[in-house]
Amino acid sequence: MNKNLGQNYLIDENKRNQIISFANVNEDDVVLEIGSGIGTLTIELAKRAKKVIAIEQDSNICEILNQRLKKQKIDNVELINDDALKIEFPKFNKIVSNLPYQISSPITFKFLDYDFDLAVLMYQKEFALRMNGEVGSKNYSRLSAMLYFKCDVKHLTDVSCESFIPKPKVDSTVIGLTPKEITLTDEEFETYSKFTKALFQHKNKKIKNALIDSRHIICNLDKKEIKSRFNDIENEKLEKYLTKRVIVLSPEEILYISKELNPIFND
Ligand SMILES: C[S@@+](CC[C@H](N)C(=O)[O-])C[C@H]1O[C@@H](n2cnc3c(N)ncnc32)[C@H](O)[C@@H]1O
Repeated sequence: MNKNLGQNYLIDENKRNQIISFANVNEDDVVLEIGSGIGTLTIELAKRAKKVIAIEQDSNICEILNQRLKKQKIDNVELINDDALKIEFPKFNKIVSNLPYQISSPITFKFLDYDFDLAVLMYQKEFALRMNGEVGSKNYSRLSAMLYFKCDVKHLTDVSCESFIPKPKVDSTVIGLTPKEITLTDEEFETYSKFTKALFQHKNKKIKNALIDSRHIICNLDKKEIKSRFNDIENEKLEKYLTKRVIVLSPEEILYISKELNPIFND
């Protein structure tokens, strides 16, 4: 077992079946699975889908899965022995995975660069709560704000740590992600991402102070220059937002701020 790879294997058949039924997998689906392990999900997915693309970093585990697939005469699994963060994914339309939790954040953002219909993903419970954090709550985070414009995030079910072997220290949650209609241009989303990153570095501060303290993320101006540009703002709505705390600002309000301030800080 490689402790750094998050190798906790699902042994609860009911939960496994529930995850697969949430994804409603059928013979037209090409399913991407990250961290297939010894195939608990892979084999059941392959019985229902047109094809499964399974990516597993550990070559010893891949060997075990290959043997199991051969023994069960399953020939619609493309098993890729690699780091899922480093490779280009082949074409797929659904994602079903019990993710390695140490890559939760980068792999979720990587998924968002691809076109897909639905993802059913297991995360550490605390991470899942932050994906769906309500504005103003303690779980409202950069992650929730970033996901807001990209996909609907739905809590599907919780999974106890007892459902895995070896038993992890944390509980898990299965989340459904459905991509949203695109409403922002790539450029608008890039600016929004930059401001979201800067603001959530200081989520309990007022917007103006948070932006001054994280100015290196959005521009190269010094503190004095930033303050003087803030003083020149003649937009009542924007001025009102600037005195609010980051944590109470909705994604739409952050978007508004990013669109208004970007030209002021980057000319
Ligand atoms: C939580 S286990 C899930 C295994 C299996 N799907 C299950 O439900 O029992 C995560 C798996 O991801 C693999 N893994 C860890 N990091 C990875 C990465 N960067 N790319 C691909 N696989 C990875 C681990 O070796 C492990 O087998």
